[in-house]
Amino acid sequence: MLEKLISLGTAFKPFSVANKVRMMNLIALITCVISGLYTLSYVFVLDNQIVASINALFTLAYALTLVFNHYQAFKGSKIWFFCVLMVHLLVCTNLYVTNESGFHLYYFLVPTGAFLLFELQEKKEKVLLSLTAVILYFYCENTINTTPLIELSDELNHLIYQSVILVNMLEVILVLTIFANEIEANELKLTRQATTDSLTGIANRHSFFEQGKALFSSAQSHQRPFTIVLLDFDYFKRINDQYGHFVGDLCLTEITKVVTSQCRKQDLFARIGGEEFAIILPDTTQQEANNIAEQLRLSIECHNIPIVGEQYFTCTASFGIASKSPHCKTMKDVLIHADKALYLAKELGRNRVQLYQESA
Ligand SMILES: Nc1nc2c(ncn2[C@@H]2O[C@H](COP(=O)(O)OP(=O)(O)OP(=O)(O)O)[C@@H](O)[C@H]2O)c(=O)[nH]1
Repeated sequence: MLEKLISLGTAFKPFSVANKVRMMNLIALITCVISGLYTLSYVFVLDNQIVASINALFTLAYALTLVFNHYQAFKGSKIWFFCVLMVHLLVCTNLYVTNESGFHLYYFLVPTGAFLLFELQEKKEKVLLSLTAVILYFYCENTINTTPLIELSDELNHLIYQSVILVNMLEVILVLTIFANEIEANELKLTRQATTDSLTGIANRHSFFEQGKALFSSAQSHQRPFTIVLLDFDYFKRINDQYGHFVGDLCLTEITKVVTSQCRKQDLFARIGGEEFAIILPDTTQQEANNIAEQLRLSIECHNIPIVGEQYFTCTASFGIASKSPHCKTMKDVLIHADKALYLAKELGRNRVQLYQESA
C-alpha cells in the first residue's frame, strides 16, 4: 500500500524523473502524517475544534499532491504542495498561535525541497517559491498575532519550537540521504549502461577498449602473456534471412551464455561489433588460447538454439587468435593481428580456429 502510494505517477517515466515523483509523493505523505498528528493534538490535547477542522483541511490539501501526481501533473503537484505548505505556515503563526511557536521555521524547507524536486530548467518556479518562502518567513517573524485561536503557555510554545527545529532537521537529513542514495544508484545505472552491451549484457566495445588497454599495460609491465581471441559468427546474414532478425538476436544471446559460462573470472568477454565478439585472456599463451577457443568452437557448434516449439538450429563461428609479441606496442596491435587470423579462418572455410603467425 505504502509502496503503491509512493509510486503514484511514476510509470513510464525516465529513471531520474520517476525518482523525483517518488520523492514528492514521500514528502507529501510525511507532511500528511505530521499535519494529521497536529490535527489530533488540536482535537484531543488542546480541545480546539475550529483549529482542528482548519488543520484537517490542510492535511487533505497535502494529500491532493498525490492526486496531481497520479494524473501526471508533476509540476502542478510540486507548486501545489509548496503553496499549501506556505499558506499553512502563515495560518499557523498568524491565526492558530503566535510566531513564538516557531512554526514559521518550516519555511526553510521550501528552498531545500524546491531545489531538489524541481527540474534544472524549472528555475523560475524554484526561485519564485524560495523568494516567497523567505518573504513569508520574515513577515511571520516580525508580525505579532495578538488574537490567536489557541493561547499557548510559554512552556508549550517552547516545546513546539523545539519540535519544529527537530522535524526540520530530520526532514532535511531524510531528504538529503534519500537523494544521495538515488544519485549513487543513478550513477551506477548510467555507468552500467555505458559499459554494457544492451542485447547480450556483456561488456560493450567502449568497455572492451578501456579495460583491454589496462590489461595490456599490466601484462607489459609484468612481462606476462596477453592473448586476444576474436569470434565471428559464420554466415550470420543467412541466419537472419532464414529465421528473421529476432532469432538472429536470440542466437547472439544464446551463444554469449555458452561462451560466458566457459570464461574464467579474469577474462574479458565483449561484443565489439554486430556479430563479432572478443575475449581477452590475460596470463594465457597463444597455445593455451588455441585450446580454449577450440573448446568454445565445439560448444557453439553443438549448442541447440530454439526457434519455435520443438524446432532448433545450430550455428558456427570462426576464431582468430593473437598474442602480445615484441612487435606489439599497444593492445590495438594485438587486435589487428587477431583480426588477420580471423580473416584467414574465414578464408580457409570457417568454423575453425586460426592462430596469428608473424609471417601471415
Ligand atoms: N539479428 C542481428 N543481426 C545482426 C546484428 N548485428 C549485425 N547483424 C547482422 O549480421 C550480419 C553480418 O553479415 P556479414 O558481415 O555479411 O557476415 P556473415 O553473414 O556472418 O558472413 P561471414 O562473416 O563472412 O561468415 C548482417 O546481416 C547484419 O545485419 C544484431 O545485433 N542482431
